[in-house]
Amino acid sequence: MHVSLALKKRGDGVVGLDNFNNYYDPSLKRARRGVLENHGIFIVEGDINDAALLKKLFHMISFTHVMHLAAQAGVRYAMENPSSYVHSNIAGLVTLLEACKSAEPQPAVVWASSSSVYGLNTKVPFSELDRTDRPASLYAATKKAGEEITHTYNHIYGLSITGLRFFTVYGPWGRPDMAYFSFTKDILAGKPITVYQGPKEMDLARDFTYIDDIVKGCLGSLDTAKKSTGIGGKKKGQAQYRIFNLGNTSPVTVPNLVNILEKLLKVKAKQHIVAMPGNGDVPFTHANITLAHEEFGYRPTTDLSAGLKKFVRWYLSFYGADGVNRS
Ligand SMILES: NC(=O)c1ccc[n+]([C@@H]2O[C@H](COP(=O)([O-])OP(=O)(O)OC[C@H]3O[C@@H](n4cnc5c(N)ncnc54)[C@H](O)[C@@H]3O)[C@@H](O)[C@H]2O)c1
Ligand SMILES: O=C(O)[C@H]1O[C@H](OP(=O)(O)OP(=O)(O)OC[C@H]2O[C@@H](n3ccc(=O)[nH]c3=O)[C@H](O)[C@@H]2O)[C@H](O)[C@@H](O)[C@H]1O
Repeated sequence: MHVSLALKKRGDGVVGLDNFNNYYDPSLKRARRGVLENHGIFIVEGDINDAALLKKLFHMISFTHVMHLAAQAGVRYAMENPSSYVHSNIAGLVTLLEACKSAEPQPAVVWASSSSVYGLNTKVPFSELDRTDRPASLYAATKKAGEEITHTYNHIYGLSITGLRFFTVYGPWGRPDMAYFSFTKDILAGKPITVYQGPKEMDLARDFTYIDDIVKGCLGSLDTAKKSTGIGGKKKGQAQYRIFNLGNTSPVTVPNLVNILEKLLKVKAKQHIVAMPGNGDVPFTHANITLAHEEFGYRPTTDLSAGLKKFVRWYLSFYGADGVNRS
């Protein structure tokens, strides 16, 4: 939603595609759709696995770029519903790349990978050339698979591909399954929250990245994506294949995240502190963003307190303190 709005605001044409699945409250997704439609952005309701639909769309519109953000997200849910990750993040990705490869002209593809591909690495900050062969969750494994799959489409068909490894993105209109969002809801409702700890009671930490910074990185990478040289451009195999970290470079522990929320919400959290349950989590993330800075000037500017302040303002206007969706 945020990337589409930013593109539209600067004058680009945008068409969206989403299947509005019920992984989390579809009414939030439909409210986001309302915002986009109010800004003149047309949204198609459909699945990226629907090859016929994609073919029709690519036939109707000569897309210059595809910003592929659709996915089954969430690290821990992969233990409950593994096939949804294969459906959206692997099969869906291949269906989309097949459509892009056959399009005339071929669009440049920018897509969301994930910081989770760094898996069990302990050397921080994570750099793009570090190992990514030890995923800790099926979600991470499907994002890693996506990086390999996109590489083959670049190599064989000359598709121009940029993968962006986002680091725990948060902000207004975000995902209710993520900790910052569910903690806000539960703290306001007076319900206990569960805070995970690593081995030896170590606090977990994340390089939380504010949505507006991610949007700048998305647009920067779109604008520096070279045209494909494949079927459309006739010169197979010479297009760009790039991967960038988009993080914030200043990790914050989960207890600190809770402290900031308590101050903003003016409510003390009831906390259950438990050992990390071995459900796909990694203890910490930290991005080296030198490459994205050098290539398209990526420089995040929002720290967690400032970003959460904007999130809480949005949350209270959208849900109210009682957590009821008023859209
Ligand atoms: N939010 C984060 O912290 C984070 C971190 C790293 C990577 N990512 C990646 O960034 C991208 C965007 O994530 P987000 O947090 O904005 O999530 P989001 O839930 O807001 O957006 C994903 C959208 O994809 C749609 N979708 C899922 N499967 C689909 C399918 N098969 N066909 C069509 N639509 C489908 C969903 O309905 C949803 O609206 C995802 O690829 C995610 O894996 C997110
Ligand atoms: O950068 C990514 O690649 C990923 O970012 C995000 O994953 P995570 O960093 O795991 O975010 P999130 O669930 O908010 O947990 C944050 C912290 O709170 C801790 N956490 C979580 C839940 C809880 O009940 N208690 C708790 O302590 C938890 O242990 C963790 O330390 C995206 O969801 C995911 O789609 C993926 O793309």
